[in-house]
Amino acid sequence: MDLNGTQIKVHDMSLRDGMHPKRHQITIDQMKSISQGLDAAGVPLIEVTHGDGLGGASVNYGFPAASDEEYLRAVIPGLKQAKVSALLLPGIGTVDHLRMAHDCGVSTIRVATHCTEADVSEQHISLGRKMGMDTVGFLMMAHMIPAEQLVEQALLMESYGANCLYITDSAGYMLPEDVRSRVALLREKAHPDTEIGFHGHHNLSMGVANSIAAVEAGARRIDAACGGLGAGAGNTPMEVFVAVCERMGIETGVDVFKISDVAEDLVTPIMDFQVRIDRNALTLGYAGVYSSFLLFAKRAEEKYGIPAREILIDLGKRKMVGGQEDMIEDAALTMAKERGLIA
Ligand SMILES: C[C@H](O)CC(=O)C(=O)O
Ligand SMILES: [Mn+2]
Repeated sequence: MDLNGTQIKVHDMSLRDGMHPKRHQITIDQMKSISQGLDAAGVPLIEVTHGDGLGGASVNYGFPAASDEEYLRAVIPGLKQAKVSALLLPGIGTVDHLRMAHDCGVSTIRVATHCTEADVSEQHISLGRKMGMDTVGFLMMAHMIPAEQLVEQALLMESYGANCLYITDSAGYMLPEDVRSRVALLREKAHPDTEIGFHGHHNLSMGVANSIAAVEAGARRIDAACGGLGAGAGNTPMEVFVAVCERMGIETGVDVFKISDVAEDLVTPIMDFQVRIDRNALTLGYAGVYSSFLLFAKRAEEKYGIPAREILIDLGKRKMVGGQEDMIEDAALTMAKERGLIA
């Protein structure tokens, strides 16, 4: 397909999805320097919050190095052209968080639900729209339901006021055809003015290919993370995606060398471990497991002696989804008892 001249908006995830592998400990100074690097490289939209969105600071999800408000107030004034988005999962983030983010200068709010639960997003989507924000409905774990059902859910979000609808491959499970069929059907059924977006994870090394498939099928907003810093094996690596787009004539407005320098000089050095497709991250993609579960499974491995890979397979079989983080330890404990590792 000839995509020469197609304009898309790339959206950086390293400072939000990248909070997962950082256990939400990215410092204010790191947020400032990385966001300013992304801004100078031409990235138009940058997400900043706790990894689990506004209000994520908790025993269940982990306490961050600074509050959402502190991050947002530190980052936004330092940007010349880039805008800032915030993620919000209803049930974790409240309307007060949304108002706070708006007050800090956040211009895009992304209201995220599990792919079958769009109906819980009405209050936050309608408020975002009422406040004049770019308002996105973000359907997570989108591989778990067929395209027709996913589109029904997305259209609910559109009916609440979302001007952009996201198909989110939280598990990095999808293959290009899975992405193409879902995006194409959504593009056909959504209002022509509604934008379509895609958020990928690189657990099967499909982040770039899947994002290109999404663009071919009509998506015009693509999430990617500089240096690939994101949950699991990371998100679609921004610098690679931008380079591929340039080769294909897809216009992102991002400078390939500048974004590669941000990845190399600012993002990679802050990683606590190399974010890559190791056996555990591969299992996420292979078994269709929520990428944010990776560190929880690794911690449970240390505590109970059950390999993280086996815990992840078990979570996949039980079809566990975001919000059930507290069940991971429970699953590991049960496996350890069954294997006689503990009484
Ligand atoms: C809260 C999750 O990290 C949202 C996300 O990025 C995904 O589902 O993928
Ligand atoms: Mn993600």
